[in-house]
Amino acid sequence: MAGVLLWVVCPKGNATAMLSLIPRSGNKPKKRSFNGVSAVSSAVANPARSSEERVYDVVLKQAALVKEQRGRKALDLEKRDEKTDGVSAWDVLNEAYDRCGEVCAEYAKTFYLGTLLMTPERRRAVWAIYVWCRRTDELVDGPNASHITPRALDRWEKRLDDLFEGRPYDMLDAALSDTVSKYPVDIQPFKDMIEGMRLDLVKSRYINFDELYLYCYYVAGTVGLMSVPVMGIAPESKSSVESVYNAALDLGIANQLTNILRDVGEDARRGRVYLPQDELARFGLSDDDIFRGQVTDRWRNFMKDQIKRARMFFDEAEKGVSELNSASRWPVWASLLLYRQILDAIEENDYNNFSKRAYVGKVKKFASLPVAYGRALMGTSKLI
Ligand SMILES: CC(C)=CCC/C(C)=C/CC/C(C)=C/CC/C(C)=C/[C@@H]1[C@@H](COP(=O)(O)OP(=O)(O)O)[C@]1(C)CC/C=C(\C)CC/C=C(\C)CCC=C(C)C
Ligand SMILES: [Mn+2]
Repeated sequence: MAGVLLWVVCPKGNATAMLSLIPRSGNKPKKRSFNGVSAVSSAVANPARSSEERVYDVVLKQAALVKEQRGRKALDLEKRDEKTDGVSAWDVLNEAYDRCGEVCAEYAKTFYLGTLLMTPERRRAVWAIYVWCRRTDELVDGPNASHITPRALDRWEKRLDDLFEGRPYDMLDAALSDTVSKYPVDIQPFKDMIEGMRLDLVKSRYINFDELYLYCYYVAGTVGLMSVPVMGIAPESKSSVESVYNAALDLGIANQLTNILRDVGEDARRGRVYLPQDELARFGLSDDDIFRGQVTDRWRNFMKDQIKRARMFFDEAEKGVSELNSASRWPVWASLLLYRQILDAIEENDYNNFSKRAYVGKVKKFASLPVAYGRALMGTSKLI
């Protein structure tokens, strides 16, 4: 019966159909300059479109969806509150969202606290997205990761298609199914995250930043694109929707680059090097140096460069946070400030990310929360 109820509570998705109506755009992302050359290095070497340009197409599509949705009314759940065996669809859905909240509170306490400032509707929608992302990551990083095959990811993607069409497979999917029916959330970033997990199964080296950028978009930039339609853009914002999405994308990229820099040693022990091979070579380094795990001056200089680039993405992201709905800003500021401090911690560890985990202590963490709150109170800037 639960299965039937889950089906009933989630109406047909509409975002996918809308996507095909949006023309492809040739718009180019802003050119980032990093040490005098484009931050996406192979864009220079390779006359074909860079990863950044390809990802920007997704940004434009997501922004177009938001524009379509503006002015449309949210679905009226009350109208679907018909009882079956004394249990209403409303009850089941509430329980599903509560479960998402519990998972979120368990795995990401600070972020969970931040979401409590959001409106109840938005908060539970963000939880549903969080839970889907966490489950997707667990497929390749969780206890059963060694059994995960590309076919298992194909099945996970089929489940995603189904939930977007209002046919959730389980309770947690039902919450997301409801969320995507209410907010202009497109399926593409979700599919792209699965693509990132597929990549992780077969790829353990990145020849240049262009390749790494695409990976970071898949596993983390996508989170920004999924979240903005739910968090909402401030009605008083004068910025273009595209620029806000771009900032959200940048926050995901910045977070993932930081993750990568923090986890160099841990990843190396799994045979993985998520650092651009051409940049390592430019600093006279190779995989062997990483497996050896010695902090040398070459390594320090290389790391300084990598940290500089990650900070550049955080700086770009910052410009967009104030354009979000005021109630959504605090958790975003909090996560931005906390994550960025991991880069400071790597520096404090004298760039030893082989055997020392960069960690932001509780005191610093808590000190960031009022700072985040203060920034969240500030009004919108003008991001074009
Ligand atoms: C305009 C503007 C700036 C808007 C804000 C947009 C926004 C909310 C961006 C969120 C960016 C964000 C938190 C990205 C997540 C990056 C991340 C850490 C990805 C991890 C991937 C895989 O990493 P890896 O396996 O190498 O590392 P682990 O050892 O496993 O950590 C992920 C684990 C992918 C899965 C992601 C999540 C579980 C997080 C999902 C989070 C949300 C849906 C909520 C985002 C909202 C806020 C407020 C942070
Ligand atoms: Mn992971």
